[in-house]
Formats: sequence, structure tokens, C-alpha cells
Amino acid sequence: MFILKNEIQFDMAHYLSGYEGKCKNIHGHRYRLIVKVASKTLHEGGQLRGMVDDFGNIKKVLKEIKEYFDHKLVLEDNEEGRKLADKLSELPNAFSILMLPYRTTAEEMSRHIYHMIKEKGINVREVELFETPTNSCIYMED
Ligand SMILES: Nc1nc2c(c(=O)[nH]1)N=C([C@H](O)[C@H](O)COP(=O)(O)OP(=O)(O)OP(=O)(O)O)CN2
Ligand SMILES: [Zn+2]
Repeated sequence: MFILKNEIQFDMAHYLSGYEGKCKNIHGHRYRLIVKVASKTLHEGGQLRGMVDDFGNIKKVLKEIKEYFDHKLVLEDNEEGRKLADKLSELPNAFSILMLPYRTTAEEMSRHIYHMIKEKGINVREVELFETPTNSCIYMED
């Protein structure tokens, strides 16, 4: 089995809707995303000969993931999140807000990112998303 590993980091603000504790406040993280791409075999011909995939192809997809989340305020698309987004849109600052249909835990985000990568045709095996230097979630499927 061959496993390629690649990593990106991005900054994102969020809060956990319905959470009691300090994470109910808007706060930010420097997220660290580690992606593993696996294959039992290597390409036998052409540009990808001797490779699982081109590191460049993986890096291109991870760059898109970074751009999707980086420096955004990410809100859950529920009543509370929509109210906050409406309030912020009254201000002259053009805040970059991303509305997502889930609570932005490391678990939900890692599953979302896994599927974003898969949809781009990368044979992703697992993603590990660090929300803090010591807390991470690994998501994989059978
Ligand atoms: N299972 C999960 N638990 C928590 C998540 C999560 O995504 N999945 N997220 C949070 C918060 O977003 C929070 O920012 C991180 O929590 P915490 O462990 O408190 O992180 P800190 O490193 O800031 O903790 P310190 O005690 O201040 O060092 C909460 N839980
Ligand atoms: Zn948090």
C-alpha cells in the first residue's frame, strides 16, 4: 500500500450554535488539514508512471479547499446563523461569510472536506483536521 500525505493550513472564524461554554462566542482557529491518498498500485504508463497521483494534482485540490474556508466567518445555516449574517450585512464592512448546513465541529468539517476532495477525483483515504494544535478529528470511509 502506498500513502501520499499532503497538508494545508487555513484560518477560520466560527462559533458553535447551542453550545454552553467559551465556544459559544465567535472565535477563530488556525486549522491544519492533513490528507492521505492511498493506492495499492502505481500508474504504469504516461505522465503518472510510478505515481499514486501527481502531488501537484493533490496540491491543486487542497488549494481550493483552503480558498473555500480561509479567512471566512463560517456560520451554521440555521435561524440564529441567518440572523447574525443579516445583522453583519447591515455594516459597511463586506465580511466574508460562509453559511454551511451543519454545526462547524471538527467532525462535520472533516467529513465535508473528505467529500469535497473525493468529488474532485482524488482517491482520498482519510483526512485529519486539527482545530487546535492538540485536538483533531480523522474522517475516513470503508
Ligand atoms: N468533539 C468536539 N468538541 C469540540 C469541538 C469540536 O469541533 N469537536 N470544538 C470546540 C470548539 O470549537 C473550541 O474552539 C475548541 O475547544 P477547546 O478544547 O476548548 O480548545 P482550546 O485549545 O481553546 O482549549 P483550552 O482549554 O483553552 O486550551 C469545543 N469542543
Ligand atoms: Zn472553535
